[in-house]
Amino acid sequence: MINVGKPKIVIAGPGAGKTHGMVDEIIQALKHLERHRYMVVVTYTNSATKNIKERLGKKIAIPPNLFIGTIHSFLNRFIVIPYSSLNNNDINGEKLFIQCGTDDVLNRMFKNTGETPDFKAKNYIKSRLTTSLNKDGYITYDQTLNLAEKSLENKRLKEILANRIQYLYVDEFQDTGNKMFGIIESLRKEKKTTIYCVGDPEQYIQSFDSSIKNFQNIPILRASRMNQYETTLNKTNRRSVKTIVTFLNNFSQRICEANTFEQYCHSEISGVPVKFISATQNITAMLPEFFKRCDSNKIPYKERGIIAKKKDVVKKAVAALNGNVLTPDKSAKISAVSEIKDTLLSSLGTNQSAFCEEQGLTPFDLRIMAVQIIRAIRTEIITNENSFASFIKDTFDLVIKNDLPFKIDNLRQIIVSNTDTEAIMVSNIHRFKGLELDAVLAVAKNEVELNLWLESNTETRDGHSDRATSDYPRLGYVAFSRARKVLCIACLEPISNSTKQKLNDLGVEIDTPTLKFPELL
Ligand SMILES: Nc1ncnc2c1ncn2[C@@H]1O[C@H](COP(=O)(O)OP(=O)(O)OP(=O)(O)O)[C@@H](O)[C@H]1O
Repeated sequence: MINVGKPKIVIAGPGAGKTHGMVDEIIQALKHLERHRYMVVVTYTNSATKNIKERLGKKIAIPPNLFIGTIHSFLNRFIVIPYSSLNNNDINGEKLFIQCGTDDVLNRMFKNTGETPDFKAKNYIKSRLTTSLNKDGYITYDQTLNLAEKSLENKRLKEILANRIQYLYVDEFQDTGNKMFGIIESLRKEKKTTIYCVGDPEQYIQSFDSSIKNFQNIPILRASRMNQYETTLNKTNRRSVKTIVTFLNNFSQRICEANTFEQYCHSEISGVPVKFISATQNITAMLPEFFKRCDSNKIPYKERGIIAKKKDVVKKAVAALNGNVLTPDKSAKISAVSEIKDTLLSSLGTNQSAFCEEQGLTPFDLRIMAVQIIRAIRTEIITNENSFASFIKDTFDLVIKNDLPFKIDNLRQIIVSNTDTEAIMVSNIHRFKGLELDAVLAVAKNEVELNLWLESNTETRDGHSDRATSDYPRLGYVAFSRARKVLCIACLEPISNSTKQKLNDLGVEIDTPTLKFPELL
């Protein structure tokens, strides 16, 4: 049997070329990919999937046995759909994925009753609800990992999976949780899959859960301490200009084998200083200063972006730009029809084969229905769940079962495209991971959030374990490190002198507001 060697882990800071290097590795390995086996490339977001497909697509024709997708789509396709019902009578043979978590279904159940069950009761109901949804073939988003993990308790299935997957590449490995790491470990132990993972612990932006209570236990750090993995460290930043790399190095003081994670800047360009925009009233007030800096650095609109953690800040940015925005995965249109089709079927409480048989339709008819729904969302005939229901009734004479919630907004994100030349990118930090732009404006919602972003002491960063905000110190780092040439930071709340001092200490330039009547904005 061929010895696949130890799995490789490349640990490197932002812009080091981890994804770039992984794409090169993939291209080399494709020459050896056997026709009956798969190469799997796992990413963490749809935007990262799109990014890798684009990078690869520029260099090669993507073969049919190269799968590139999010962790959920990988697990669904390779484990949950084919195998999860085999040794588990609780799972229906025919499965339908729905775009929500079990909690969403639960909240919907209690929304109208006014009841608020306690934690214990809620967990009990949740487990019964999960069982009954699974029995009907509905797999909620949060069930994928559990079902995949359970399936792989079966030794034979582990062998089948390892035989099927010749290569496994994992991008953003720092965000791999314990369950996915368990699956990678299963494949490693079978010794039939070549495994290659890249990541940056400093960009770990999942909140700690009950299985990961402390930063040192995140799988990327555990794996890098294991002899069974071959770990390499890369310390170059090929993305950003000197001022930005110097700023980022304030947050890269982690010690690793008598070394820090501080980066060398590959670029010869020194760049303009990182700037704090003092306007706090709203995002509209921040834009002139940001755009001025972009204009003087000749940065085109499509290379400008506003990034924030909080949903409401992202919404404010969209409003400030009159909706004239780009989103990281807007061109993930390829899957829009199937996403809408799945939503339609789950809202009707059925699956494709039963629906087609009942209605005397073909799967192609179903696709046409999905396209009609897409048009209605685009033209804003469908704007919420109610107008979705009326549209389905009026157009197809079908009645939706309203017990499974879904978000029209999510569907709209997938299908709406914007081609305006002055549109700029607006995104939350999670969706922008792994991507880059010439100019970034990172907006904190308040001073507390800003201070967590600016925390430079590694121990304090790691020790910040408040459940809701444990990832905040690293979120700032992810946002800041997306910028190639211009980085601006702002906060929607006035900041105190001590925060100003902190910005000063980090080498950030603070502007004096240039607007005469900012309150009129
Ligand atoms: N060997 C290389 N030659 C030329 N350009 C490179 C090379 N490696 C990386 N780059 C460029 O540097 C930039 C950063 O690379 P990449 O996105 O792969 O970094 P990364 O380590 O994955 O970053 P992050 O962790 O922030 O997502 C990209 O624009 C990429 O094209």
